[in-house]
Amino acid sequence: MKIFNSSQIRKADAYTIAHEPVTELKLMERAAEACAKWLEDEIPRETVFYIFCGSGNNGGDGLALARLLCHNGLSTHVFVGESNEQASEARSVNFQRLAEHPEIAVHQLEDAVELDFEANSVLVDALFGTGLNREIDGKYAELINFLNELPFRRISIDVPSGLFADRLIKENATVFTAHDTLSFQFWKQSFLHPETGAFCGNVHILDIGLHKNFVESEPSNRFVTDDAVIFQLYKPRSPFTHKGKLGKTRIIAGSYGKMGAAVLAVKAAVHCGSGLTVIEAPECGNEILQTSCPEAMFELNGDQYATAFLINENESVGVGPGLGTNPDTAKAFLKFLQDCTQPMVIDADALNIIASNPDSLKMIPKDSILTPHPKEFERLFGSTANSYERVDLAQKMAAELGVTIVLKDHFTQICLPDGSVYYNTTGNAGMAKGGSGDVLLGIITSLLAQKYEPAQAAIFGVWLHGKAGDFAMQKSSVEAMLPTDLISELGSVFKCLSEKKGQIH
Ligand SMILES: NC(=O)C1=CN([C@@H]2O[C@H](COP(=O)(O)OP(=O)(O)OC[C@H]3O[C@@H](n4cnc5c(N)ncnc54)[C@H](OP(=O)(O)O)[C@@H]3O)[C@@H](O)[C@H]2O)[C@@H](O)CC1
Ligand SMILES: [K+]
Repeated sequence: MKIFNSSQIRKADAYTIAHEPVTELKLMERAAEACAKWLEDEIPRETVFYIFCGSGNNGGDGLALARLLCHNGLSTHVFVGESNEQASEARSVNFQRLAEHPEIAVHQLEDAVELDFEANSVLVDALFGTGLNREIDGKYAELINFLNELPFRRISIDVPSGLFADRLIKENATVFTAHDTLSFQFWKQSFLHPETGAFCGNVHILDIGLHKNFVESEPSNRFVTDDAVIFQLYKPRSPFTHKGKLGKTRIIAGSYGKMGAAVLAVKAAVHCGSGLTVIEAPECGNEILQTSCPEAMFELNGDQYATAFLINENESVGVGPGLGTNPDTAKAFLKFLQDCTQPMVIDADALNIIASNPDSLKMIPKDSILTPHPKEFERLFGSTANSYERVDLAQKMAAELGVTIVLKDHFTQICLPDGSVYYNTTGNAGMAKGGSGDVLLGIITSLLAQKYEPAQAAIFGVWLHGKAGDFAMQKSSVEAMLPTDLISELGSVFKCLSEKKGQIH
């Protein structure tokens, strides 16, 4: 799914109105119907809805929603400001149509502070959407601050009021803090970055039928990895295949005291479908690795830490977890980096060694995949003021170096050599635990061995990793789930994928 900025969203709106064609009023009705359906499906019927409507079309959506909810027998209050007369025609019509339902209580926005809210209230924010053009202050800020303190579920229509769709907000800016955001048609960039996404709660993208021609032809180099992308990428296994056709994965990982990282990476590679898997590690890991993952072959690269790296043709290499940064390991790794021509997956200590030897950045084989967390990214490419600047820098460096950079985050960003960025939306806070990154390296390297193109392996691998994490969380909790649980759930994720793919084709 493409990510559009505010002005592109406005263009999508106008294009749909002109070319479907459909009136602005009808499009607003579709948006309100989508919200009403979601609310009726998800929120208990005995709820009392308090809908706060601004002076633009976001407010118009709120007014139409109030009418639809009331029409379906739900108890509804509406709050409006004084500037109703300046509104768009669609919003004005929806304001007038409130009269069809005299049972809707209409209040002034400033009266909210005096009101006795019912115990079973839900607050709906239709104050500002993609048309927000400055920070919120004055009476709107007072209202939003008041609503944020009330002990009720808060739901935003399209965008939490106070957030811009496509840029950062000032620290301490006033924003409606939603538990859920019902947004139209597209993810907005601000939902996907920690500084702004934290205001959105759970994001639900509602299809309001914006024109396909516009969506297809309007350029964007930012995407969200959605199910359509994944179904296209996933290659089901042929029944006539054999292990020789499913690639050879080499995981180079582990040192004394950090052999767990190697275990996790190699197990993940095996569980992700690699035909043959080799773990290259120092002697101290031999017994641990052969016992914990008998499916993988062991090859030696040192005693307590790696001192020499083996180069083999026709293998996909994932290097870094638990490797350590001993000077002998660093020297051997830099030589390996120079001699290798095949794309590889690089993580953890291997990234730290590169960061300490900045000249080595240009030795990274083209199409390799780097998987830094924010601190590793900073060591490699320098510090940035915020996550928006970080993704811009990652996008630039990926294109410059001809590599894929997987910038680990709540919504991990996969920056491809062609300058595009894919945001991943699977995964959860339970994965913020030592070992998760080792699992990711194993998954991506395994996909690379199975002849997924590097960019595909990165996009699909990050999605799989997050999805397995979501399955693990359902069985456990964000606190207790382990990276090991995530490996165990890879099977269920593939099962779902192959069943769904089978239904489509
Ligand atoms: N995209 C689509 O396809 C569809 C979009 N739809 C909906 O339309 C929404 C976009 O509507 P929109 O463009 O009318 O803008 P919106 O967010 O309501 O606010 C603009 C108003 O707010 C004001 N204002 C701005 N900042 C302010 C501030 N800080 N403090 C105070 N005032 C401020 C500004 O007035 P100004 O003072 O700048 O003249 C203006 O009056 C979109 O989010 C979605 O909900 C659906 O109906 C159908 C399909
Ligand atoms: K809103």
